[in-house]
Amino acid sequence: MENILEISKLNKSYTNFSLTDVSFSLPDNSITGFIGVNGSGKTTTIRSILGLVKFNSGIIKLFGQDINKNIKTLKERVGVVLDEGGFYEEFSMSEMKGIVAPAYKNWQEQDYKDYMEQFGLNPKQKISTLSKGMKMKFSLALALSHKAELLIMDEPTSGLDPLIRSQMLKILADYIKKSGRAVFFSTHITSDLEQIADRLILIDNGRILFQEKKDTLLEAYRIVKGDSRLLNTESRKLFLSLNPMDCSFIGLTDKPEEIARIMPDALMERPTIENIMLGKIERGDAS
Ligand SMILES: Nc1ncnc2c1ncn2[C@@H]1O[C@H](COP(=O)(O)OP(=O)(O)OP(=O)(O)O)[C@@H](O)[C@H]1O
Repeated sequence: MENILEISKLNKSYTNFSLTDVSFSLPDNSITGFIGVNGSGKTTTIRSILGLVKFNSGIIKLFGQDINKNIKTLKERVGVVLDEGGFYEEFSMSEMKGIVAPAYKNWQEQDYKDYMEQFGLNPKQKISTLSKGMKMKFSLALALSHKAELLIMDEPTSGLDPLIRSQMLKILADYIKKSGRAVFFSTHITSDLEQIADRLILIDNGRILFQEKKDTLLEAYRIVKGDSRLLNTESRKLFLSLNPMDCSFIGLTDKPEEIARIMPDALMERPTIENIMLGKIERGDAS
């Protein structure tokens, strides 16, 4: 089956930053978290996919078609939630919707009304008076009301309280179950992904460090706690990151079997996505 999104060897240079040979793909029926620390290149990648940034080289295909050939038609099939919103502050939500809706051939007025009601938003309220969470919900209502097959969101949960974040994650899960084909969202709040993502892509300093199924990743790595005396030149090589303390250490490994063999008394625990992200970034090795 065709990938929903396919990026190969995307390069984009700014004066002090470059995306270097960024390649990844999104399969059908997937929720993918795009993770990386501040300034790692998440927004630049997302804006390239949406044709908002002119990239230097590479190929981006949406639904099997090159975005450089047909961006307008392809974008109709994508729901977009960007960090800055791009709304006219003086407008009411209803007025803003009046501008956005005609841009989509597939606009579904009833879906929009249902989402506004579900999110507890009053269409007459002025955008300038909305809280950050309300603005995000309004963006999402617009993004989900034109039969988008792919939903792309840049940091949708940042700055939102845990209640709104969890409501939002539920909406995304429902969207994939009912009508969507894929969700791609950037975040540095990795705990949100523990619940919802099937796949994870890590970008650091403009390079992709991994793209992998979440469960495969969480199975492959272990947090190791043990006695510092177990550390020597050879055993240190088994860790992606290592934090030695006075008498003990904590480290992240992708070689749990070898650790179990040479350090049978060490304690091994399942890592969090954040542990893996930080371990990989510390080592900085692209896979
Ligand atoms: N228009 C631009 N001109 C010059 N540099 C830019 C421009 N846009 C982004 N950059 C730089 O590119 C780098 C990556 O920025 P980007 O916004 O893609 O990162 P990010 O991973 O989305 O970060 P954050 O999580 O903080 O939003 C940063 O160093 C940023 O300063």
